[in-house]
Amino acid sequence: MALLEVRDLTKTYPATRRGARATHVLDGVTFDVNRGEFFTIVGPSGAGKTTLLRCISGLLRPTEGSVTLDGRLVDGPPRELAPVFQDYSRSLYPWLTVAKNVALPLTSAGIAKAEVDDRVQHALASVGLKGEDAKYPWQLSGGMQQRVAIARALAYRAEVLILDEPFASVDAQTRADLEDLLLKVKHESGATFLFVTHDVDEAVYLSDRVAVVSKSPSRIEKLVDVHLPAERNQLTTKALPEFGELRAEIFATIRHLVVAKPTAQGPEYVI
Ligand SMILES: Nc1ncnc2c1ncn2[C@@H]1O[C@H](COP(=O)(O)OP(=O)(O)OP(=O)(O)O)[C@@H](O)[C@H]1O
Repeated sequence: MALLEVRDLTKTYPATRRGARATHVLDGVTFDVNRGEFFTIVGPSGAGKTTLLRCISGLLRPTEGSVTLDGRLVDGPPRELAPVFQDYSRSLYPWLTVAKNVALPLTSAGIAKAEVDDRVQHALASVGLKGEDAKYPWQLSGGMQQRVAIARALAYRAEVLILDEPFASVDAQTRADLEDLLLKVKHESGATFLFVTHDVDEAVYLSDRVAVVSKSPSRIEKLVDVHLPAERNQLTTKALPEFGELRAEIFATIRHLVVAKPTAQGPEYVI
């Protein structure tokens, strides 16, 4: 049985004022995520990817359809899921140290102090932040802050990490480092990942499977199996012919879906 089962998920946001129209965002989204899998969703801007993640995380009630986690219906935020968002500055508390930010969900869950300290130190070491525990988030770079958010999910021993464009606000080199960090974390923790990105190379590099969603109201347009060697490397993996083929397949699917903006140099595709 799949760990996460998403069935016929439909979401319509009601009109917020008189005369306005309701927004039909998800239209029967169905897919499974297997235990230990890295599953990525790519699709055009505004397709409803964040809405989909919020429904799966139990933060938003779908209009129709269901999400089950390990056979149990999700009808509120389950303890096994840990969301990591793009905006790290809003997901960390600036008045708490790094260690206290990572510890917060553990202390809230009533875990004993000695175990909390142990898990926090372990999680910080595994994201490369050993010795940074007494700093405050605002004393760290964007990439380091995102590492703290990942450490928090790890310390909590979340079964599924849900990441919504987590690296969209960092520079290219930091992004590559954080991608490799996620692969290491996946290897060491055995956790399951549900990831959203606009970046097709990032999707292929990280994933076991990629789902391409259509424009809103979105459905799953295509599921692509990524049969690349499990051991991945920014240089050698991306140079493999299979990497280029997968990239081209996903781009072709997205291009078919996106609106082409005419420019002097030809159409520019808005993903
Ligand atoms: N709370 C809300 N109320 C009404 N409409 C909403 C709400 N949240 C999102 N929407 C609308 O739903 C649509 C999908 O938004 P969503 O943020 O889920 O898409 P997305 O694929 O994550 O976008 P992007 O890739 O640009 O981040 C958009 O048209 C958005 O305006």
